[in-house]
Amino acid sequence: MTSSRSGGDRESRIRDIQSLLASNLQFRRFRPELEEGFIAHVRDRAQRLSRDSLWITIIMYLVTAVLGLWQVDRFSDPVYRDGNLAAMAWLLVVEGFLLAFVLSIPYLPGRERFYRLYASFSSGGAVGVLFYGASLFPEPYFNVFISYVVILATVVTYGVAGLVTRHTAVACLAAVLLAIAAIRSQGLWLDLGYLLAYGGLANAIGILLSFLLESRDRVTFLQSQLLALEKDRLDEYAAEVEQLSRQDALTGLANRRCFDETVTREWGLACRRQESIAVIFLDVDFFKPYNDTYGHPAGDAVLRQVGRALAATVGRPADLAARYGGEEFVVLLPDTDLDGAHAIAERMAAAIAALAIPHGRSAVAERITVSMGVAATTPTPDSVCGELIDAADQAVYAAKAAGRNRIVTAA
Ligand SMILES: Nc1nc2c(ncn2[C@@H]2O[C@H](COP(=O)(O)OP(=O)(O)OP(=O)(O)O)[C@@H](O)[C@H]2O)c(=O)[nH]1
Repeated sequence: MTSSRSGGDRESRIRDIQSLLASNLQFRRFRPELEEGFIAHVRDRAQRLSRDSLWITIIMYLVTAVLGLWQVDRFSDPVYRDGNLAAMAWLLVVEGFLLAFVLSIPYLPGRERFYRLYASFSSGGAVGVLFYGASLFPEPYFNVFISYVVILATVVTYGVAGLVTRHTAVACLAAVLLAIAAIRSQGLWLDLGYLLAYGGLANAIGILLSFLLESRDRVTFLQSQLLALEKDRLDEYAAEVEQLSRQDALTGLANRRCFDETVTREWGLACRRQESIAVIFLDVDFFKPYNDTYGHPAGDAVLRQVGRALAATVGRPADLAARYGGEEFVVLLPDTDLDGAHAIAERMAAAIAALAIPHGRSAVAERITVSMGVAATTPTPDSVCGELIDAADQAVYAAKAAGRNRIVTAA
């Protein structure tokens, strides 16, 4: 029940994804459940990137810091040198702090819940602070230089923030506006047109690139989801085929193949533990005349009823009732001695008698009866399970020869 429901759910998800892929609208938002999965996928990739590039990012930051300070020191007009150095130092410290925050996101507690907030704060913060920094230098040359860095950093931020485009855009544009407000409120170097132009350009390029990447990512994400769902479907089919290959189609009991595998395994276990193992063979009496009289479908129904009765009689998890072929059944009873197996055989005979299936052509009763052969042994390393099965089989022949409708125990 559960499996068919989840199977139905999976099939509808497969259809949904296939139609999304065919519709060529992958860059649109998915429906909520899929969108959640996509956002998690983007986040996981960014966090892997952040983890994998931890040391290289720290080294690059330190190299940039040293080069930046050296450049300001070397190329500053002496009049502005101290102010320029102070601005650069401020910028490096604040950006360094934000970078440390970004790199620590994968290790922060509760990051699942607050990831979007963390990532928006650090992405927007990095862009906004740099933007603000581009007005901080007393010497305009450095402000212009930093504004080029802002364009570069903004574009990179759109690529690595680990957010979908719309979230990065909100964070970065809000940060730029806040930075402009801060610049204006402090009366710093400001050409509003220039700031808006390069801030706008940086974000426009970032949004475009991020949008193109996101469209491709959405397709890749859908394909990976489809693959996972199809693999799940194949696994389920394989499990069903495996189950069917071990089941008798008519009675639903284990089939001969399953019995052969199980008896070999249980024989080995019984040998190791030095426990007795028992087998009951069971053959429906006068079944050919039954078929001839009542027809094959009625004969099939009898086999199904007998199978159900046998399955209901054996109780332990390791017991196995199987259809051996035709109108023959076999029951495997691990950790059972001859007396115990005989008692179970009697219960089976009683259960089949209780079915009270009329059989007008039986020479021994007016209902369906069975002949049973019971054998049990404690295996030794040089014995084989075929001997036990043969013994039970011979006992069935003996039961038939002795008049049917009885249980014979192997000597
Ligand atoms: N309806 C039905 N009959 C089957 C099936 N498999 C085997 N049989 C029939 O079972 C009958 C077995 O006949 P026999 O081996 O002579 O055994 P019997 O008539 O029960 O005679 P005894 O075992 O000596 O009592 C044959 O007629 C088979 O066709 C099955 O799946 N369905």
